[in-house]
Amino acid sequence: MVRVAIVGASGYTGVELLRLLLNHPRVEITCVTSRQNAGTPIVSVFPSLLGRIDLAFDPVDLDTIIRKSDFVFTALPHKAAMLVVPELLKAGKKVVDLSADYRLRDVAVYEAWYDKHTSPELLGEAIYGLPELFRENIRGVRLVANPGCYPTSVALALAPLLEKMLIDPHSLIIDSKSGTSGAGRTAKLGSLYCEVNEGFKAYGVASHRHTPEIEQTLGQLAGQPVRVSFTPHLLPVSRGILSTCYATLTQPMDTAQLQGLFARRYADEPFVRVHPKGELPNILHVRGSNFCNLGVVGDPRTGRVIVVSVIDNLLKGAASQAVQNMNIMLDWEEDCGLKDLPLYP
Ligand SMILES: NC(=O)C1=CN([C@@H]2O[C@H](COP(=O)(O)OP(=O)(O)OC[C@H]3O[C@@H](n4cnc5c(N)ncnc54)[C@H](OP(=O)(O)O)[C@@H]3O)[C@@H](O)[C@H]2O)C=CC1
Ligand SMILES: CC(=O)N[C@@H](CCC(=O)OP(=O)(O)O)C(=O)O
Repeated sequence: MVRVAIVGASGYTGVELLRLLLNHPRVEITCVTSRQNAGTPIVSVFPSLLGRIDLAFDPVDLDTIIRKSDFVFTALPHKAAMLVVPELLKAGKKVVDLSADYRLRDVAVYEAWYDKHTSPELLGEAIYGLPELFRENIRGVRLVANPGCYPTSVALALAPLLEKMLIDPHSLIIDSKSGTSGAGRTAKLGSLYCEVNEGFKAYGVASHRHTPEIEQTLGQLAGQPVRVSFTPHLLPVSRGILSTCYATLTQPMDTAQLQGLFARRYADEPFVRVHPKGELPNILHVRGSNFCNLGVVGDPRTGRVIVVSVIDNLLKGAASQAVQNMNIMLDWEEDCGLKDLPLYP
């Protein structure tokens, strides 16, 4: 059994990692951290895990994490993750970092959208962990940057088209909607029930920090710089992301041809499902799972293609994708511990 630590285990992605890893046959959870809950039994904070785990939270103490674990998931906010990841690597640990700290390759881009980076030397080494696009790069490495939730939904939606340059890379408009758990478990005014329930709003218009991450991946697929218009929205549901992506086709293609292209591209992917022609995804159909569902439509009137993509932001957008990455890093079956179907309704 590989001994696993979850650093930042009292958050929403942390508790999802706990749930998934408790059912993973090849790992043992040996260390979980929280500053505010240090010393408290995990089940007191998360009664959903009653009877399944006896550990108490440790403080975020590097010596303890290093002593107790071989493999570490860092589920900390950006800027906090980069304070622990370099030391974990120096101690010989393998790390999947769920934050944004190691996703961008260019330190200048990170510092323009985030803040000063304290370990830029690791940006060239970290592998962007989107298995369906970069699987071979992930095998055996020691540091994987787990992709952001919005960027995961968008990259999987547009990859089949950009890989074959079937769309104009300057024409991309992305309209995404996320459930409130995307904002994390830390109390914030904007996440209060009365602020979110019955409401629906755009935020971060033309300024969201996932824009450069989306552009980095799409640019890599297109082989040229890509600029996107990306608008996230906040949905009054706990979890789920639906991204609607619009692009101008470089050659006429109808819905049947587009659906065939997507179905072939993802035919061997266990976690990407392409809807038949005429059907479109719903966040309800991926809730609680590692799936991404895609639906594609050609619009001959405008010459555009519209791709609709859904994921669970806490799972394929974070925790289960992180487990998928661990499985690939350690050369295990990719779906180990990830076989659960979505919850419905
Ligand atoms: N929520 C989502 O849908 C997604 C989240 N992510 C990313 O994953 C990471 C975790 O997100 P999420 O679980 O939602 O966040 P939460 O706010 O729910 O949890 C954050 C965790 O980190 C701990 N923490 C907070 N600040 C610090 C700090 N300065 N030093 C050490 N520990 C700290 C918190 O516990 P305590 O304060 O007790 O220490 C808590 O355990 C973030 O980087 C987030 O952006 C990525 C994709 C999707
Ligand atoms: C609804 C909501 O607030 N979503 C978050 C994004 C989710 C996330 O955690 O993204 P990172 O992994 O890049 O930090 C936001 O817009 O900032």
